[in-house]
Amino acid sequence: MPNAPVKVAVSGAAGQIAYALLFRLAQGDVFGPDTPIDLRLLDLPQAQAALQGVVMELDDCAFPLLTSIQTTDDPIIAFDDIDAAFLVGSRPRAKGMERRDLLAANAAIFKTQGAALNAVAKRSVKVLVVGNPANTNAWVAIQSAPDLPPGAITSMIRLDHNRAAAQFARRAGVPVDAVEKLAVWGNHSPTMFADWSHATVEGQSLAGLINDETWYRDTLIPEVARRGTAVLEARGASSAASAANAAINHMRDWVQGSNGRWVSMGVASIGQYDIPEGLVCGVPTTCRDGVYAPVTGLELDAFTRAGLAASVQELIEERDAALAVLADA
Ligand SMILES: NC(=O)c1ccc[n+]([C@@H]2O[C@H](COP(=O)([O-])OP(=O)(O)OC[C@H]3O[C@@H](n4cnc5c(N)ncnc54)[C@H](O)[C@@H]3O)[C@@H](O)[C@H]2O)c1
Ligand SMILES: O=C(O)C[C@H](O)C(=O)O
Repeated sequence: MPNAPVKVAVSGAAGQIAYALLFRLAQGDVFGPDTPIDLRLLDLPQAQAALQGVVMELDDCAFPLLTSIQTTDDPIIAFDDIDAAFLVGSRPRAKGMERRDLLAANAAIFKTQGAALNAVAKRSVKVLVVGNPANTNAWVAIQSAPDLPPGAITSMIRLDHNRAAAQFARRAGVPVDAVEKLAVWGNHSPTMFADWSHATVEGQSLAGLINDETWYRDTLIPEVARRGTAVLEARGASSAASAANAAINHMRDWVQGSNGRWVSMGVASIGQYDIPEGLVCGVPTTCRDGVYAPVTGLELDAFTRAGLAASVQELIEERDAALAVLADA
């Protein structure tokens, strides 16, 4: 007998990431081939016409697992009794907009959506925030959802993790799956820190295998950190298919388990590694039985500690700016 359908909300559902995400979701790439899906598609009123086109295309795929599709511009309707949410929709940076303006616009969105999750989502809901600034948006949503269990709301740093894994594997001349215990720390921004210090290939040190510290520090770290900008410049639009793929990887591993592999997730800090408690920060985790657990007790070398501290400082500043906006509201 098939499983009961999962109810899954996607915000920003008429946007370009969602266009790469929804079809894979409906195909079973997150919840598996035996779990039907009820989709809730949330977007702004002015995007509802375009959203109907996406619904037509989903219908036209005749996905056996897709049992229903509901479209709405109301988060309370979208999040009612949901099992999972991909919060992709956010306010993009407009010309002349300061970072603070962007934070303010998004803090308002994620305050509303966090409160709606708090009011109507299942208590076991798993939420992934993709919309930028993803870590701080997730932090705002958590503040507005005090009745959800700690750990219900996470942010995406998996794209940076996948970017780093691909570059490391290519440099080492090994399949990407062979790279294990890779960690991406910090903010999903150019301050994020790709850490190879614990990474292995078939039990051997990845750093030892590549044996080029200068390449790691001067090429790998900045290239991964600036990859989003490079894609934006080349495509004329920000990464979409790779972002959707990372969102699917994040949620699939959270739901189905990571089989002992480390996967980087933006999660509310439990105070380890000098990351202030509650700050939503990229850390290595493992996932099992529907629960993620940050990897604890790692020895961080001075270079990694400094990289992480710089990204944490940026996150503290973003959090404080969002806090000021919420206090003014
Ligand atoms: N965390 C990551 O790794 C990562 C990677 C790539 C992109 N992003 C971010 O993801 C976001 C979406 O990117 P995209 O390329 O799909 O953008 P897009 O502009 O194509 O789509 C965004 C959609 O969100 C909708 N939207 C805006 N405000 C909303 C709200 N309050 N409620 C519901 N829907 C709303 C818009 O109408 C639009 O349809 C951006 O913030 C982008 O910077 C994050
Ligand atoms: O949308 C962006 O600013 C870039 C995006 O977050 C990315 O990492 O590709």
